Amino acid sequence: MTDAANPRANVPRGEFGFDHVPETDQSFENALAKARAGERLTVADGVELLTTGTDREGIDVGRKELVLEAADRRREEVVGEEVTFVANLNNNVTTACNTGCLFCNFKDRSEQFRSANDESHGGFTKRPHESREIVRKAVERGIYEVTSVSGLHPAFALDEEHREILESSDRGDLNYRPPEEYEVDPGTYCEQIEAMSVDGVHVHSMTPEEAYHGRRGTDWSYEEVYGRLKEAGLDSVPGTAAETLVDEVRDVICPGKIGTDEWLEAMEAAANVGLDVTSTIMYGHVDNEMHRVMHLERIRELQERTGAITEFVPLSFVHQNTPLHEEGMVQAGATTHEDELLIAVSRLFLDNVDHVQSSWVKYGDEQGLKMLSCGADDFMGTILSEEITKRAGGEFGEVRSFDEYVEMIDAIGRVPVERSTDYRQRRRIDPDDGPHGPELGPKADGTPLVDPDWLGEAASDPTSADD
Ligand SMILES: C[S@@+](CC[C@H](N)C(=O)[O-])C[C@H]1O[C@@H](n2cnc3c(N)ncnc32)[C@H](O)[C@@H]1O
Ligand SMILES: Nc1c(NC[C@H](O)[C@H](O)[C@H](O)CO)[nH]c(=O)[nH]c1=O
Ligand SMILES: N[C@@H](Cc1ccc(O)cc1)C(=O)O
Ligand code: SF4
Repeated sequence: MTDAANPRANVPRGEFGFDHVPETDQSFENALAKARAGERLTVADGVELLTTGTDREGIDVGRKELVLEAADRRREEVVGEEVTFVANLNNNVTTACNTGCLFCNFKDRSEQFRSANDESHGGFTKRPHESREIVRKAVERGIYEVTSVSGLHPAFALDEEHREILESSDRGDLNYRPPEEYEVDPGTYCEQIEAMSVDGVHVHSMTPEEAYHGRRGTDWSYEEVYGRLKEAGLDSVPGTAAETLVDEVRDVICPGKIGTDEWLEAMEAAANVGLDVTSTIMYGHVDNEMHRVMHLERIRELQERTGAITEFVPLSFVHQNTPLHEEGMVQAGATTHEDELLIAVSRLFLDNVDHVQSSWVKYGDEQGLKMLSCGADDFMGTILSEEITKRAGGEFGEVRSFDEYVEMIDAIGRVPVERSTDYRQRRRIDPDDGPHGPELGPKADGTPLVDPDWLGEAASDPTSADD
Protein backbone atom coordinates (compact mmCIF):
# COMPACT_ATOMS: atom_id res chain seq x y z
CA MET A 1 0.00 0.00 0.00
CA THR A 2 1.15 3.53 -0.70
CA ASP A 3 0.24 6.40 1.56
CA ALA A 4 1.58 9.85 2.41
CA ALA A 5 4.81 8.34 3.75
CA ASN A 6 5.21 6.15 0.64
CA PRO A 7 4.01 8.31 -2.26
CA ARG A 8 3.66 6.75 -5.68
CA ALA A 9 5.85 7.63 -8.60
CA ASN A 10 4.07 8.93 -11.71
CA VAL A 11 5.05 5.89 -13.74
CA PRO A 12 2.31 4.41 -15.93
CA ARG A 13 3.10 0.88 -14.76
CA GLY A 14 1.90 -2.06 -16.79
CA GLU A 15 0.24 0.05 -19.47
CA PHE A 16 2.75 -0.36 -22.27
CA GLY A 17 3.69 -4.02 -21.85
CA PHE A 18 7.42 -3.27 -21.51
CA ASP A 19 9.93 -6.12 -21.32
CA HIS A 20 12.11 -4.13 -18.94
CA VAL A 21 10.58 -3.63 -15.50
CA PRO A 22 12.14 -2.48 -12.22
CA GLU A 23 12.79 -5.85 -10.61
CA THR A 24 16.13 -6.91 -9.14
CA ASP A 25 17.81 -9.48 -6.89
CA GLN A 26 19.64 -6.75 -5.01
CA SER A 27 18.52 -5.20 -1.71
CA PHE A 28 18.24 -1.48 -1.06
CA GLU A 29 20.62 -1.75 1.90
CA ASN A 30 23.37 -3.42 -0.13
CA ALA A 31 23.00 -0.94 -2.96
CA LEU A 32 23.20 1.98 -0.51
CA ALA A 33 26.28 0.52 1.16
CA LYS A 34 28.01 0.21 -2.23
CA ALA A 35 27.06 3.78 -3.13
CA ARG A 36 28.41 5.09 0.15
CA ALA A 37 31.66 3.19 -0.30
CA GLY A 38 32.15 4.63 -3.77
CA GLU A 39 31.94 1.26 -5.51
CA ARG A 40 30.81 1.15 -9.14
CA LEU A 41 27.07 0.47 -9.19
CA THR A 42 25.33 -2.18 -11.27
CA VAL A 43 21.99 -1.60 -12.98
CA ALA A 44 20.32 -3.56 -10.15
CA ASP A 45 21.98 -1.27 -7.57
CA GLY A 46 20.78 1.79 -9.48
CA VAL A 47 17.22 0.51 -9.65
CA GLU A 48 17.16 -0.21 -5.90
CA LEU A 49 18.32 3.34 -5.15
CA LEU A 50 16.00 4.99 -7.67
CA THR A 51 12.93 3.13 -6.40
CA THR A 52 14.08 3.32 -2.74
CA GLY A 53 13.81 -0.44 -2.78
CA THR A 54 11.85 -2.76 -5.04
CA ASP A 55 10.75 -4.66 -1.93
CA ARG A 56 8.02 -2.09 -1.27
CA GLU A 57 5.60 -0.04 -3.29
CA GLY A 58 5.94 3.70 -3.68
CA ILE A 59 8.82 5.88 -2.57
CA ASP A 60 10.06 5.52 1.02
CA VAL A 61 10.80 9.10 1.97
CA GLY A 62 13.23 8.12 4.74
CA ARG A 63 15.27 5.96 2.37
CA LYS A 64 15.15 8.68 -0.25
CA GLU A 65 16.92 11.04 2.14
CA LEU A 66 19.72 8.49 2.59
CA VAL A 67 20.22 8.30 -1.19
CA LEU A 68 20.26 12.10 -1.50
CA GLU A 69 22.78 12.38 1.32
CA ALA A 70 25.10 9.83 -0.30
CA ALA A 71 24.91 11.71 -3.59
CA ASP A 72 25.51 15.08 -1.95
CA ARG A 73 28.59 13.68 -0.24
CA ARG A 74 29.85 12.26 -3.54
CA ARG A 75 29.32 15.62 -5.25
CA GLU A 76 31.35 17.27 -2.52
CA GLU A 77 34.22 14.77 -3.01
CA VAL A 78 34.22 15.09 -6.81
CA VAL A 79 33.75 18.84 -7.35
CA GLY A 80 33.66 20.53 -3.95
CA GLU A 81 31.52 23.55 -3.13
CA GLU A 82 31.55 25.36 -6.46
CA VAL A 83 28.31 25.79 -8.38
CA THR A 84 28.93 26.61 -12.02
CA PHE A 85 26.88 28.30 -14.73
CA VAL A 86 27.60 29.54 -18.24
CA ALA A 87 26.79 32.82 -19.98
CA ASN A 88 24.91 31.51 -22.99
CA LEU A 89 22.18 32.16 -25.54
CA ASN A 90 19.70 29.67 -26.98
CA ASN A 91 19.16 30.31 -30.66
CA ASN A 92 16.69 27.85 -32.18
CA VAL A 93 16.84 28.20 -35.96
CA THR A 94 13.51 26.67 -36.96
CA THR A 95 10.49 24.96 -35.43
CA ALA A 96 9.62 23.18 -38.72
CA CYS A 97 9.74 19.43 -38.17
CA ASN A 98 7.75 16.39 -39.14
CA THR A 99 9.50 13.75 -37.07
CA GLY A 100 6.42 13.63 -34.85
CA CYS A 101 7.90 12.93 -31.40
CA LEU A 102 4.96 12.52 -29.04
CA PHE A 103 6.65 14.33 -26.14
CA CYS A 104 7.39 17.46 -28.15
CA ASN A 105 5.36 20.60 -28.68
CA PHE A 106 8.31 22.67 -29.92
CA LYS A 107 7.78 21.66 -33.53
CA ASP A 108 5.28 22.91 -36.05
CA ARG A 109 4.24 20.71 -38.97
CA SER A 110 6.65 21.58 -41.74
CA GLU A 111 3.87 21.49 -44.38
CA GLN A 112 2.61 24.72 -42.88
CA PHE A 113 5.87 26.49 -43.73
CA ARG A 114 5.51 25.95 -47.49
CA SER A 115 4.80 28.95 -49.69
CA ALA A 116 1.89 27.07 -51.22
CA ASN A 117 0.23 26.78 -47.83
CA ASP A 118 -1.54 29.82 -46.44
CA GLU A 119 -2.47 28.29 -43.06
CA SER A 120 -1.04 30.44 -40.30
CA HIS A 121 1.17 28.93 -37.63
CA GLY A 122 3.10 30.24 -34.67
CA GLY A 123 6.46 28.88 -35.80
CA PHE A 124 9.59 30.48 -37.18
CA THR A 125 12.61 29.92 -39.37
CA LYS A 126 15.68 32.15 -39.31
CA ARG A 127 17.95 32.73 -42.28
CA PRO A 128 21.68 32.37 -41.52
CA HIS A 129 22.23 36.14 -41.52
CA GLU A 130 19.36 36.52 -39.01
CA SER A 131 20.92 33.92 -36.70
CA ARG A 132 24.20 35.77 -37.00
CA GLU A 133 22.67 39.08 -36.00
CA ILE A 134 20.99 37.57 -32.93
CA VAL A 135 24.24 35.87 -31.85
CA ARG A 136 26.30 38.99 -32.59
CA LYS A 137 24.16 41.09 -30.25
CA ALA A 138 24.45 38.47 -27.50
CA VAL A 139 28.23 38.24 -27.97
CA GLU A 140 28.44 42.02 -27.57
CA ARG A 141 26.59 41.57 -24.29
CA GLY A 142 29.15 39.03 -23.10
CA ILE A 143 27.95 35.49 -23.77
CA TYR A 144 30.50 32.70 -23.96
CA GLU A 145 28.35 30.11 -25.78
CA VAL A 146 25.45 29.83 -28.22
CA THR A 147 23.35 26.66 -27.98
CA SER A 148 21.38 25.93 -31.12
CA VAL A 149 18.94 23.05 -31.55
CA SER A 150 16.17 23.05 -34.14
CA GLY A 151 13.39 21.18 -35.88
CA LEU A 152 14.44 18.89 -38.74
CA HIS A 153 13.38 21.25 -41.51
CA PRO A 154 12.96 19.26 -44.76
CA ALA A 155 14.97 21.90 -46.67
CA PHE A 156 18.00 21.50 -44.40
CA ALA A 157 21.07 19.89 -46.01
CA LEU A 158 24.47 19.59 -44.38
CA ASP A 159 26.21 21.66 -47.05
CA GLU A 160 26.08 22.30 -50.81
CA GLU A 161 27.45 18.87 -51.65
CA HIS A 162 24.76 17.25 -49.54
CA ARG A 163 22.12 19.42 -51.20
CA GLU A 164 23.23 18.23 -54.64
CA ILE A 165 22.92 14.62 -53.52
CA LEU A 166 19.44 15.26 -52.11
CA GLU A 167 18.33 17.20 -55.23
CA SER A 168 19.45 14.49 -57.62
CA SER A 169 18.03 11.60 -55.63
CA ASP A 170 14.80 10.01 -56.79
CA ARG A 171 14.23 8.34 -53.43
CA GLY A 172 10.93 9.41 -51.97
CA ASP A 173 11.84 8.62 -48.36
CA LEU A 174 14.45 11.30 -47.62
CA ASN A 175 12.26 13.92 -45.98
CA TYR A 176 13.73 16.54 -48.33
CA ARG A 177 12.13 19.45 -50.16
CA PRO A 178 14.03 22.23 -51.89
CA PRO A 179 14.25 25.57 -50.02
CA GLU A 180 12.42 27.33 -52.88
CA GLU A 181 9.25 25.62 -51.71
CA TYR A 182 9.35 27.44 -48.38
CA GLU A 183 8.66 31.02 -47.38
CA VAL A 184 12.01 31.18 -45.56
CA ASP A 185 15.18 29.30 -46.54
CA PRO A 186 17.14 28.14 -43.45
CA GLY A 187 20.28 27.61 -45.57
CA THR A 188 22.49 24.61 -44.81
CA TYR A 189 23.59 23.38 -41.38
CA CYS A 190 27.15 24.44 -42.17
CA GLU A 191 25.98 27.92 -43.19
CA GLN A 192 24.07 28.30 -39.93
CA ILE A 193 27.07 27.16 -37.86
CA GLU A 194 29.40 29.49 -39.75
CA ALA A 195 26.95 32.35 -39.33
CA MET A 196 26.69 31.78 -35.58
CA SER A 197 30.49 31.62 -35.15
CA VAL A 198 30.80 35.29 -34.25
CA ASP A 199 34.12 36.47 -32.79
CA GLY A 200 35.08 33.00 -31.60
CA VAL A 201 31.94 32.43 -29.51
CA HIS A 202 31.58 28.76 -28.55
CA VAL A 203 29.02 27.06 -30.84
CA HIS A 204 27.19 24.17 -29.12
CA SER A 205 24.93 22.54 -31.69
CA MET A 206 23.90 19.56 -33.84
CA THR A 207 22.32 16.81 -31.76
CA PRO A 208 22.75 13.23 -33.06
CA GLU A 209 19.27 13.52 -34.58
CA GLU A 210 20.25 16.68 -36.45
CA ALA A 211 23.46 14.98 -37.61
CA TYR A 212 21.34 12.09 -38.90
CA HIS A 213 19.24 14.61 -40.85
CA GLY A 214 22.48 16.09 -42.16
CA ARG A 215 23.58 12.79 -43.72
CA ARG A 216 20.29 11.38 -45.02
CA GLY A 217 20.59 9.86 -48.46
CA THR A 218 24.40 9.55 -48.25
CA ASP A 219 26.78 6.87 -47.06
CA TRP A 220 28.78 9.42 -45.05
CA SER A 221 29.92 8.36 -41.62
CA TYR A 222 29.04 10.48 -38.59
CA GLU A 223 32.76 11.34 -38.39
CA GLU A 224 32.45 12.85 -41.87
CA VAL A 225 29.38 14.86 -40.86
CA TYR A 226 30.81 16.15 -37.57
CA GLY A 227 34.18 16.76 -39.25
CA ARG A 228 32.55 19.09 -41.77
CA LEU A 229 30.56 20.84 -39.05
CA LYS A 230 33.71 21.32 -37.01
CA GLU A 231 35.38 22.91 -40.04
CA ALA A 232 32.40 25.27 -40.25
CA GLY A 233 32.91 26.35 -36.63
CA LEU A 234 31.15 23.80 -34.43
CA ASP A 235 32.80 23.51 -30.98
CA SER A 236 30.71 20.96 -29.05
CA VAL A 237 27.63 18.80 -29.38
CA PRO A 238 24.48 18.73 -27.23
CA GLY A 239 23.58 15.19 -26.22
CA THR A 240 19.87 15.81 -26.51
CA ALA A 241 17.63 13.62 -28.69
CA ALA A 242 18.72 10.91 -26.23
CA GLU A 243 15.34 10.96 -24.54
CA THR A 244 15.45 7.53 -22.93
CA LEU A 245 18.05 5.28 -24.52
CA VAL A 246 16.02 2.07 -24.52
CA ASP A 247 14.39 1.17 -27.82
CA GLU A 248 11.11 -0.11 -26.38
CA VAL A 249 10.60 3.36 -24.88
CA ARG A 250 11.68 5.21 -28.02
CA ASP A 251 9.23 3.10 -30.04
CA VAL A 252 6.42 4.64 -27.99
CA ILE A 253 7.52 8.28 -27.56
CA CYS A 254 9.62 8.97 -30.67
CA PRO A 255 9.13 6.24 -33.28
CA GLY A 256 10.47 8.56 -36.02
CA LYS A 257 13.84 9.04 -34.31
CA ILE A 258 17.09 7.10 -34.72
CA GLY A 259 17.53 4.14 -32.36
CA THR A 260 19.72 3.90 -29.28
CA ASP A 261 22.70 2.36 -31.10
CA GLU A 262 22.73 5.01 -33.79
CA TRP A 263 22.50 7.80 -31.20
CA LEU A 264 25.54 6.32 -29.46
CA GLU A 265 27.37 5.92 -32.77
CA ALA A 266 26.84 9.60 -33.61
CA MET A 267 28.03 10.75 -30.18
CA GLU A 268 31.12 8.59 -30.38
CA ALA A 269 31.88 9.97 -33.83
CA ALA A 270 31.62 13.54 -32.55
CA ALA A 271 34.12 12.61 -29.83
CA ASN A 272 36.37 10.91 -32.41
CA VAL A 273 36.74 14.14 -34.37
CA GLY A 274 37.67 16.01 -31.20
CA LEU A 275 34.39 17.58 -30.16
CA ASP A 276 33.22 17.62 -26.54
CA VAL A 277 29.68 16.42 -25.95
CA THR A 278 27.07 16.81 -23.24
CA SER A 279 24.67 14.04 -22.29
CA THR A 280 21.02 14.09 -21.25
CA ILE A 281 18.09 11.92 -20.28
CA MET A 282 14.48 12.92 -20.75
CA TYR A 283 12.46 10.97 -18.20
CA GLY A 284 9.09 10.99 -16.52
CA HIS A 285 6.85 10.03 -19.46
CA VAL A 286 6.11 6.33 -20.13
CA ASP A 287 9.49 5.14 -18.84
CA ASN A 288 10.08 3.21 -15.61
CA GLU A 289 13.05 3.09 -13.24
CA MET A 290 14.67 0.15 -15.06
CA HIS A 291 14.74 2.19 -18.28
CA ARG A 292 16.27 5.17 -16.47
CA VAL A 293 19.12 3.11 -15.05
CA MET A 294 19.72 1.27 -18.34
CA HIS A 295 20.08 4.72 -19.88
CA LEU A 296 22.63 5.72 -17.24
CA GLU A 297 24.61 2.57 -17.99
CA ARG A 298 24.76 3.46 -21.70
CA ILE A 299 26.02 6.94 -20.88
CA ARG A 300 28.64 5.53 -18.47
CA GLU A 301 29.86 3.11 -21.15
CA LEU A 302 29.98 5.88 -23.76
CA GLN A 303 32.09 7.93 -21.39
CA GLU A 304 34.45 4.96 -20.82
CA ARG A 305 34.98 4.83 -24.58
CA THR A 306 35.30 8.57 -25.25
CA GLY A 307 36.04 10.64 -22.14
CA ALA A 308 34.34 13.45 -24.08
CA ILE A 309 31.23 13.95 -21.93
CA THR A 310 31.43 17.21 -20.01
CA GLU A 311 28.15 16.95 -18.09
CA PHE A 312 24.95 14.99 -17.61
CA VAL A 313 21.67 16.90 -17.83
CA PRO A 314 18.46 15.32 -16.53
CA LEU A 315 15.51 16.80 -18.41
CA SER A 316 12.27 16.17 -16.55
CA PHE A 317 9.44 15.70 -19.04
CA VAL A 318 7.13 18.72 -19.26
CA HIS A 319 3.79 17.15 -20.09
CA GLN A 320 1.10 19.82 -20.36
CA ASN A 321 0.80 20.62 -24.09
CA THR A 322 2.28 17.47 -25.53
CA PRO A 323 0.62 14.75 -27.64
CA LEU A 324 1.53 12.14 -24.97
CA HIS A 325 -0.63 14.01 -22.49
CA GLU A 326 -3.31 15.16 -24.89
CA GLU A 327 -3.80 11.62 -26.17
CA GLY A 328 -4.18 10.36 -22.59
CA MET A 329 -1.04 8.19 -22.64
CA VAL A 330 0.60 10.09 -19.78
CA GLN A 331 -1.26 11.87 -16.96
CA ALA A 332 1.66 13.90 -15.56
CA GLY A 333 5.44 14.18 -15.45
CA ALA A 334 7.75 12.89 -12.73
CA THR A 335 7.04 13.79 -9.09
CA THR A 336 9.50 15.90 -7.10
CA HIS A 337 10.63 12.76 -5.25
CA GLU A 338 11.40 11.09 -8.58
CA ASP A 339 13.26 14.19 -9.80
CA GLU A 340 15.45 14.32 -6.69
CA LEU A 341 16.21 10.61 -6.83
CA LEU A 342 17.10 10.82 -10.53
CA ILE A 343 19.60 13.61 -9.87
CA ALA A 344 21.10 11.68 -6.93
CA VAL A 345 21.35 8.33 -8.71
CA SER A 346 22.86 10.05 -11.78
CA ARG A 347 25.62 11.42 -9.53
CA LEU A 348 26.22 8.04 -7.88
CA PHE A 349 25.97 5.88 -11.00
CA LEU A 350 27.93 8.11 -13.41
CA ASP A 351 31.23 7.84 -11.59
CA ASN A 352 33.08 8.94 -14.73
CA VAL A 353 31.11 12.14 -15.47
CA ASP A 354 32.15 15.04 -13.25
CA HIS A 355 29.21 17.37 -13.63
CA VAL A 356 25.49 16.90 -13.14
CA GLN A 357 23.31 19.81 -14.18
CA SER A 358 20.24 21.13 -12.41
CA SER A 359 18.00 22.74 -15.04
CA TRP A 360 16.09 25.76 -13.72
CA VAL A 361 14.06 25.62 -16.95
CA LYS A 362 12.66 22.27 -15.90
CA TYR A 363 12.67 22.52 -12.08
CA GLY A 364 12.35 26.25 -11.38
CA ASP A 365 14.58 28.24 -9.01
CA GLU A 366 13.53 26.77 -5.69
CA GLN A 367 13.63 23.12 -6.66
CA GLY A 368 16.59 23.78 -8.98
CA LEU A 369 18.55 25.04 -5.96
CA LYS A 370 17.47 22.05 -3.89
CA MET A 371 18.93 19.77 -6.60
CA LEU A 372 22.36 21.29 -5.86
CA SER A 373 22.19 19.42 -2.52
CA CYS A 374 21.00 16.17 -4.12
CA GLY A 375 24.08 15.57 -6.27
CA ALA A 376 23.99 18.33 -8.91
CA ASP A 377 26.77 20.93 -9.14
CA ASP A 378 25.99 22.92 -12.30
CA PHE A 379 23.10 25.34 -12.60
CA MET A 380 22.89 25.61 -16.42
CA GLY A 381 23.11 28.96 -18.16
CA THR A 382 21.57 32.36 -18.75
CA ILE A 383 20.03 31.15 -22.10
CA LEU A 384 18.21 34.50 -22.74
CA SER A 385 15.54 32.75 -24.81
CA GLU A 386 13.68 29.46 -24.35
CA GLU A 387 11.14 27.85 -26.66
CA ILE A 388 11.15 24.06 -26.08
CA THR A 389 9.92 23.95 -22.49
CA LYS A 390 7.74 27.05 -22.84
CA ARG A 391 5.83 25.52 -25.73
CA ALA A 392 5.38 22.29 -23.76
CA GLY A 393 3.75 24.29 -20.94
CA GLY A 394 6.74 25.04 -18.69
CA GLU A 395 6.50 28.28 -16.74
CA PHE A 396 9.95 29.01 -15.33
CA GLY A 397 10.88 31.71 -17.82
CA GLU A 398 13.63 32.29 -20.33
CA VAL A 399 16.53 34.00 -18.62
CA ARG A 400 18.56 34.21 -15.41
CA SER A 401 20.94 37.10 -14.81
CA PHE A 402 24.37 36.79 -13.17
CA ASP A 403 23.04 38.74 -10.17
CA GLU A 404 20.20 36.24 -9.75
CA TYR A 405 22.62 33.33 -10.05
CA VAL A 406 25.08 34.77 -7.53
CA GLU A 407 22.36 35.62 -5.04
CA MET A 408 20.75 32.18 -5.25
CA ILE A 409 23.99 30.21 -5.03
CA ASP A 410 25.35 32.38 -2.21
CA ALA A 411 22.09 31.95 -0.30
CA ILE A 412 22.66 28.18 -0.07
CA GLY A 413 26.23 28.68 1.11
CA ARG A 414 27.98 27.55 -2.05
CA VAL A 415 30.49 29.30 -4.31
CA PRO A 416 29.22 30.85 -7.56
CA VAL A 417 31.51 30.19 -10.54
CA GLU A 418 31.22 31.33 -14.15
CA ARG A 419 32.37 28.48 -16.42
CA SER A 420 33.16 27.83 -20.06
CA THR A 421 31.10 25.19 -21.89
CA ASP A 422 33.84 22.59 -21.32
CA TYR A 423 34.33 23.58 -17.64
CA ARG A 424 38.07 24.08 -18.22
CA GLN A 425 37.78 27.81 -17.62
CA ARG A 426 36.23 28.72 -14.30
CA ARG A 427 35.99 32.06 -12.54
CA ARG A 428 34.97 32.29 -8.90
CA ILE A 429 32.65 35.22 -8.25
CA ASP A 430 32.74 37.30 -5.08
CA PRO A 431 29.09 37.78 -4.07
CA ASP A 432 29.89 41.10 -2.37
CA ASP A 433 31.44 42.62 -5.45
CA GLY A 434 28.34 43.29 -7.59
CA PRO A 435 26.72 44.04 -9.93
CA HIS A 436 27.87 40.87 -11.66
CA GLY A 437 28.39 40.12 -15.31
CA PRO A 438 30.20 37.60 -17.50
CA GLU A 439 33.97 37.76 -18.07
CA LEU A 440 34.77 34.63 -20.09
CA GLY A 441 33.06 35.38 -23.43
CA PRO A 442 35.01 36.91 -26.35
CA LYS A 443 33.57 40.38 -25.65
CA ALA A 444 32.70 39.94 -21.98
CA ASP A 445 33.97 42.71 -19.70
CA GLY A 446 32.00 42.15 -16.51
CA THR A 447 29.06 44.34 -17.53
CA PRO A 448 25.76 42.68 -16.52
CA LEU A 449 24.42 40.56 -19.35
CA VAL A 450 20.81 41.25 -18.79
CA ASP A 451 19.78 44.76 -19.62
CA PRO A 452 15.97 45.00 -19.50
CA ASP A 453 15.87 47.12 -22.69
CA TRP A 454 17.90 44.60 -24.63
CA LEU A 455 15.77 41.70 -23.39
CA GLY A 456 12.62 43.38 -24.66
CA GLU A 457 14.25 43.84 -28.03
CA ALA A 458 15.51 40.24 -28.19
CA ALA A 459 12.08 38.91 -27.36
CA SER A 460 10.52 40.64 -30.33
CA ASP A 461 13.32 40.18 -32.84
CA PRO A 462 14.50 36.56 -33.06
CA THR A 463 11.62 35.13 -35.02
CA SER A 464 10.88 35.83 -38.61
CA ALA A 465 7.51 34.20 -39.10
CA ASP A 466 7.14 32.09 -42.18
CA ASP A 467 3.53 32.96 -42.74
C1 LIG B 1 13.10 19.88 -29.22
S1 LIG B 1 14.51 18.90 -29.68
C2 LIG B 1 15.33 19.95 -30.86
C3 LIG B 1 16.50 19.29 -31.56
C4 LIG B 1 16.22 18.19 -32.55
N1 LIG B 1 14.99 18.33 -33.23
C5 LIG B 1 16.27 16.86 -31.83
O1 LIG B 1 15.23 16.26 -31.61
O2 LIG B 1 17.39 16.46 -31.52
C6 LIG B 1 15.62 19.01 -28.26
C7 LIG B 1 15.28 18.24 -27.03
O3 LIG B 1 14.32 18.91 -26.24
C8 LIG B 1 13.82 18.00 -25.28
N2 LIG B 1 12.38 18.17 -25.13
C9 LIG B 1 11.45 18.34 -26.11
N3 LIG B 1 10.21 18.39 -25.60
C10 LIG B 1 10.33 18.24 -24.27
C11 LIG B 1 9.39 18.20 -23.19
N4 LIG B 1 8.08 18.27 -23.41
N5 LIG B 1 9.87 18.05 -21.94
C12 LIG B 1 11.21 17.95 -21.71
N6 LIG B 1 12.14 17.98 -22.69
C13 LIG B 1 11.71 18.12 -23.95
C14 LIG B 1 14.11 16.60 -25.80
O4 LIG B 1 15.04 15.94 -24.98
C15 LIG B 1 14.68 16.86 -27.19
O5 LIG B 1 15.62 15.92 -27.59
N1 LIG C 1 19.23 22.03 -19.11
C1 LIG C 1 18.90 22.84 -20.16
C2 LIG C 1 19.88 23.44 -20.95
N2 LIG C 1 21.19 23.20 -20.67
C3 LIG C 1 22.27 23.61 -21.54
C4 LIG C 1 23.22 24.57 -20.91
O1 LIG C 1 22.64 25.84 -20.81
C5 LIG C 1 24.51 24.63 -21.67
O2 LIG C 1 24.24 24.91 -22.99
C6 LIG C 1 25.28 23.37 -21.56
O3 LIG C 1 25.54 23.18 -20.20
C7 LIG C 1 26.61 23.39 -22.27
O4 LIG C 1 27.48 24.29 -21.68
N3 LIG C 1 19.52 24.23 -21.96
C8 LIG C 1 18.22 24.45 -22.22
O5 LIG C 1 17.89 25.16 -23.15
N4 LIG C 1 17.27 23.89 -21.46
C9 LIG C 1 17.55 23.08 -20.44
O6 LIG C 1 16.63 22.56 -19.77
N1 LIG D 1 17.66 21.77 -25.56
C1 LIG D 1 17.38 21.00 -24.40
C2 LIG D 1 18.38 21.23 -23.31
C3 LIG D 1 19.86 21.06 -23.51
C4 LIG D 1 20.59 21.74 -24.47
C5 LIG D 1 21.95 21.55 -24.59
C6 LIG D 1 22.59 20.70 -23.75
O1 LIG D 1 23.97 20.49 -23.86
C7 LIG D 1 21.90 20.03 -22.78
C8 LIG D 1 20.53 20.23 -22.67
C9 LIG D 1 16.02 21.31 -23.82
O2 LIG D 1 15.63 22.41 -23.70
O3 LIG D 1 15.32 20.47 -23.36
S1 SF4 E 1 12.07 16.47 -30.47
FE1 SF4 E 1 13.19 17.28 -32.22
S2 SF4 E 1 12.84 15.76 -33.84
FE2 SF4 E 1 11.29 15.36 -32.31
S3 SF4 E 1 9.49 16.51 -33.03
FE3 SF4 E 1 10.62 17.82 -31.55
S4 SF4 E 1 11.91 19.07 -32.83
FE4 SF4 E 1 11.26 17.34 -34.10
